[in-house]
Amino acid sequence: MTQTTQRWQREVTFWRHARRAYPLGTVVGPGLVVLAAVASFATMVATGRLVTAVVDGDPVWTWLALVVAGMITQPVAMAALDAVGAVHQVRLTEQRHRMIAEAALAPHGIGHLEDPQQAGRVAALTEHVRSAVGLQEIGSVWRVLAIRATGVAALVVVASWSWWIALGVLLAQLVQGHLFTSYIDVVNRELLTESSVERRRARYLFQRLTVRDAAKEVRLFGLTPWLLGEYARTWEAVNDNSIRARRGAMRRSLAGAVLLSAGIAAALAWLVRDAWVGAVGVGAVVTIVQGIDGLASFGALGDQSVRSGRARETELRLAELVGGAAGLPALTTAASAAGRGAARVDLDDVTFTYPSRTEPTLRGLDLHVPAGQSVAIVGVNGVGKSTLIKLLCGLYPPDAGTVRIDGLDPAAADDVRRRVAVIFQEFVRYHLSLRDNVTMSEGREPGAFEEALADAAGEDVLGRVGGDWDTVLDPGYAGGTDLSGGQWQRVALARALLAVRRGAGVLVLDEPTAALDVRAEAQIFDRFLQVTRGVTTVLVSHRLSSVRHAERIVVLGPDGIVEDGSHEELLARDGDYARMFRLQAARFASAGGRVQA
Ligand SMILES: Nc1ncnc2c1ncn2[C@@H]1O[C@H](COP(=O)(O)OP(=O)(O)OP(=O)(O)O)[C@@H](O)[C@H]1O
Repeated sequence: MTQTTQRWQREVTFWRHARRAYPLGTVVGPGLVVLAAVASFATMVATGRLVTAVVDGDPVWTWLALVVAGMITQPVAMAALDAVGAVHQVRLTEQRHRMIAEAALAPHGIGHLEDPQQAGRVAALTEHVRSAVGLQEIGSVWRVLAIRATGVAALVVVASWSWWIALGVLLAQLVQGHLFTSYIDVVNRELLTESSVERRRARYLFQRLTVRDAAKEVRLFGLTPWLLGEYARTWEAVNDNSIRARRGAMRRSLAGAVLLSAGIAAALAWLVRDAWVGAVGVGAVVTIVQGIDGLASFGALGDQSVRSGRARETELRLAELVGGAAGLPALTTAASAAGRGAARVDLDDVTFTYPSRTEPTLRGLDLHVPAGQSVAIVGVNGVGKSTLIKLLCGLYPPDAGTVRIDGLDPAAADDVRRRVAVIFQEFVRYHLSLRDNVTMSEGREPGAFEEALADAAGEDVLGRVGGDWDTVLDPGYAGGTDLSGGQWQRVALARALLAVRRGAGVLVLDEPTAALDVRAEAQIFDRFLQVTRGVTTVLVSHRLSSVRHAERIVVLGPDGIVEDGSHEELLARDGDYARMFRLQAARFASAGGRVQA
């Protein structure tokens, strides 16, 4: 694609996005641009006429009134344009965030977020949009248009004296403007694409110094010098690249500026010559000087050009990001397809390889769970238990074989995936109110979230927030508080139990209780089985004593399922499960606990 085509495409994309964000702004804006230009033209012409009238001793009031009217109207129109720009900026920022979220959320799974290029693009655009908050980018676009429109008046004035000088200065300004914009484009493109992966690393390192979740380790292990040093090295390397990329474009822009200054000097010298020989009068000289100066409207406009160039490049990259995501398999929203009540789970001959790996993590796996059964999945570290769960809820599609919830594919339809409620080991602790942490939706079914928290044995959580469901679970907010690890787990449990009330047919606990002691975990799992009776439940844990009350236990090995049966059946079989159970029981007993076989 040629540079011109790309610029044109960028322009079209920008205005399409701008109109969608604030249709009224794109109507009022041009009106104000024209008003500012007319006012500026009137001021310039009337000033010249006023000077002539004074010199000739003619009446001056009409020209004076026009000068004053123009001088008032122009800044008022610009101020109104700024106000439109401010609203437009708010709307555009909101739309930008929505587009980034759209690209990150589509498609259905999470595999695309592990693609370094895509993750880099999302991170770079997010940062770019965040850093534009408070900057009047779109306001600058309107201002640039108004300034350029004012330039038309200047062009008419200069051309009426000498068309070839007007053309010469105009061309020099356009060339300089183009060279400056090209320089800005290099900077923006570089910020938004080329070094985004390194920038992401630099930002990550720096954020470890400021975010709360890393604060304890950073202090205790004395990581500050190392993090700062790594950050500085990465940041400098990123900027070395960008400075190299910018240097050529900057040199060309400077050369353009020198050429332009020479052109303006020559035009002024010619004007002086004309005045000297009496070809132009004093009033005309005043008007023409203003005109030559006004032609700068077509050139580089400093910060205004920087900000409007940045706005255009951002919209183009956003369109590419969303367009790229749209090319990925879309999900259907066949709301009526998924049923209600306990769901059946079927994995048939499933093979799966993570996008960043070459070896499959799961190979030819078969697992069938009838509706309403409670099943525990156990196995050594890294054997693929969590991977199986991620496939079960459609976060990744399998390479081969099928995953079905009540006969439907959770990786293809949103409502099918919602049939699976999962609490992962690394469940999210939202820094929002307790109510939002449990309900996570607009719907506020009366009493449902209170019951869900009670079912999750969360009485002490309510005690911690003094019965106030609106307490923010982050001490960084006024009146906020933090919860213990166990209390957070109960909040997450309540969230999952609420999902069951809302129609989830499979409930999965993927080791969210690993931080608890054996007895507390066993209690939670037992309670979980009690309150979810009739729902298909899947428990994942290393601790075999915690899952022994599940109706069925599946032992996963590197090549698939190695044992499958109830706790008693597996003990009687005296295989891997029985050996692991006896080993864990012996350790627990030697630590002072008591275990039932
Ligand atoms: N996003 C990922 N990209 C690449 N490899 C991954 C990813 N997530 C997990 N793995 C790898 O896949 C394998 C299975 O991981 P998984 O988390 O499913 O095991 P697990 O049985 O749940 O382990 P644990 O008991 O330690 O939680 C491991 O080798 C792990 O390193």
